[in-house]
Amino acid sequence: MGISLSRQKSSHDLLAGARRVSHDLSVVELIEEAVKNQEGVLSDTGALCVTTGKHTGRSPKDKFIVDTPAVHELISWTNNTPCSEDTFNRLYAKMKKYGEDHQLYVTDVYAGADLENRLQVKFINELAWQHLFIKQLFIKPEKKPSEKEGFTVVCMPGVKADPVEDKTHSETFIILNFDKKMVLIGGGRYAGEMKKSIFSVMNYILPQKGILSMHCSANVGKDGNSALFFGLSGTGKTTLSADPNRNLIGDDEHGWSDEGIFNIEGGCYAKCIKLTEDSEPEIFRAIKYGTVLENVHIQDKTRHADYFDTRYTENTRTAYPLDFIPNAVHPSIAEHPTAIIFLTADAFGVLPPISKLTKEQAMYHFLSGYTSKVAGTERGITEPQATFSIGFGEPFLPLSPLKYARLLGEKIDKFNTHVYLLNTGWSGGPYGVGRRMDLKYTRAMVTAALDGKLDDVDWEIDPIFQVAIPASCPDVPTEILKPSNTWNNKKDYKIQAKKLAKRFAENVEKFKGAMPDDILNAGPKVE
Ligand SMILES: Nc1ncnc2c1ncn2[C@@H]1O[C@H](COP(=O)(O)OP(=O)(O)O)[C@@H](O)[C@H]1O
Ligand SMILES: C=C(OP(=O)(O)O)C(=O)O
Ligand SMILES: [Mn+2]
Repeated sequence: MGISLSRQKSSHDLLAGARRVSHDLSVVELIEEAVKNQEGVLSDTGALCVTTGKHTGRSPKDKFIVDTPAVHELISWTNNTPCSEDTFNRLYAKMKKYGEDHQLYVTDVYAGADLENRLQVKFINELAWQHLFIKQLFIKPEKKPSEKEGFTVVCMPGVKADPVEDKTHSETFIILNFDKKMVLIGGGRYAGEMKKSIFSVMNYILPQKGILSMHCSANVGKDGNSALFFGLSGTGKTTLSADPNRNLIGDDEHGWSDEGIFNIEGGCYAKCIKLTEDSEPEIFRAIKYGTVLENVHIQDKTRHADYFDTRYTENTRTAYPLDFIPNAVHPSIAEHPTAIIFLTADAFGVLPPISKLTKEQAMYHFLSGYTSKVAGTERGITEPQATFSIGFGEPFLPLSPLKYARLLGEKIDKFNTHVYLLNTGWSGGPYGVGRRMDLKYTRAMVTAALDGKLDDVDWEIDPIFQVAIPASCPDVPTEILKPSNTWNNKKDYKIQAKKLAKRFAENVEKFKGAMPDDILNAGPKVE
C-alpha cells in the first residue's frame, strides 16, 4: 500500500548504526506491523494475540542491578543480585550490533501521572507487539518530550547472553543500570519484565525524594475516599481494583507523595485465567482492538479466545490502556488514601478472609509481606508457594526495605489510614484440600470495609494471629469469617495456624534492632 512509516533519526547512542528505526508509531500502525511481521494474530474481539515462548512469567533469577561505586551503598543486596559493569557493557554492545540490521521501534513515554515526579522513558523495542504493550501500559506524552533526564529501556528478545562469557544466570537477562539510566532486556519475551523494570527504577528514584512507591492498585469512591490494595502477583490487585462502584486509579504501581496518590502507569495488565464476563465484566470487555493478549489460546478459524485453556501458562495476560475501563479516573491521581488493604493469598487456608490491623500490626504485616507466589507468575512456580515478600513486592525494591516501611509508617500515622488484611487465597484447608476464597465474597468484604459497613460491628481478636475479625459482614456468610469454622477438623486447623505463626516469627527475626519492638511484637502469638 506504500504507507511510509516515520524514519527520523534519534539521538540515542544505541541507535547510532541502526538502519531501520520507526519512531512514534500509532496503535494502528503497530498492530499492522505486528501482523505483517507474523508476531501475532487478531482475536475475534480485535485484540492482538501473541505467545511468548519459554518465558511466560517473570524470571527473577535473571534480573540484575549493575554494581557501581555510586549505587553500591544504596542498593539492598539481600534482595537484589549484582552484576558487573563489564557484563552490562558486553550486552549493550551485543544489542547495539544486533540493532544495526534489525527493525527497531522507538518512542518516549512517561512513568508517573504526577507531573512533578514523572520519569521520561525511551523504549527501544525489537518487537512491534511489545512496543504496542508499552504504548498502552505507560503514559502517553501530550507533546514530544524533551529527552533530558530520562531512562532508556532496550528490549531485544532476540539478543541472548552467553552465561559463561557474559557472567549471567542464563541466556535471559534483565539488567538495571542506575548510573547509565538504562535497562537492558534480552533472551525473553514476557512483557511484564518491561513494566516491572521501570517500576523497580521508580522504587529507586521516588523514596529518595521522600515519596513512597508501592506495589498496589488503587481506586476511589464516589465520596473521594481512595483505597490502596497491596499484593504480590496474582493476589487480586487488578481484579479487586476494577469495581463498578468505585473509580479506577490504577491496577499495579503507585506513588504516595505529600499531595496524595498517583499511578505510575497509564494502563493495566490483568490475568485472564478463567476470565468470564460475569465475574470480571470490566476486564473482559477491555479485551478489544488496541489490547494485547499474551499466551491465551486462540481457536483456529474463529479466532476466539479460550480463557480456560492453560496450554501455554496459568499466567495468561491482557494489557490495555486505563481508559478501556469505563470508570477510570484521568489523570490517575487521588487524595491521600483513607483505607489500605493488604492482599494475601494464604496457601495454608488459616488466615481470616478479612481482618483489621492496628498501626503496629499494619507495619508488622507490611514488613512480613506474607503471601504466596501464585502459579505461573514467576519461572518455576507451578503451585502456590508460601513466601514472605517485604512490602508485598520485594523483587521490585532496590533500596533498603526499611526505607519503604518507614515511609509507610509515617503516612499511616499522619493520615490515620485504616488498614485491613484480606485473605484472597485458600479457605477450609490448605491448597489442594481447601478452596480458593470465593471472589464474590471477597468483593463483598472489600465493599463493606470501604463503605464503612464494618465500623459498627463487633470485632473479635483471633487467638493466634491477634488480628481483629468482624462478627458479621454484609453479603458474606458469617461462618466463613472465622477460618477455623471452615476446616473439617479444628485440631488440624490449629496445628497449621501455629505452624504459620512460627514462620512469621522466624521471618521477622531479621528486623530485630532495626525496627521498634512494639512493631516486631505485633505479630501472631507463638507459645
Ligand atoms: N477471592 C479472590 N480474590 C481475588 N482474586 C481471586 C479470588 N479468587 C480467584 N481470584 C483470581 O485470582 C487472580 C488475581 O489476579 P490479579 O487480580 O491479576 O492479581 P494481581 O493484580 O495482584 O497480580 C484473578 O485471576 C482472579 O480472577
Ligand atoms: C506484571 C506483573 O505484575 P502483577 O502480577 O503484580 O500484576 C508480574 O508480576 O509479572
Ligand atoms: Mn495485576
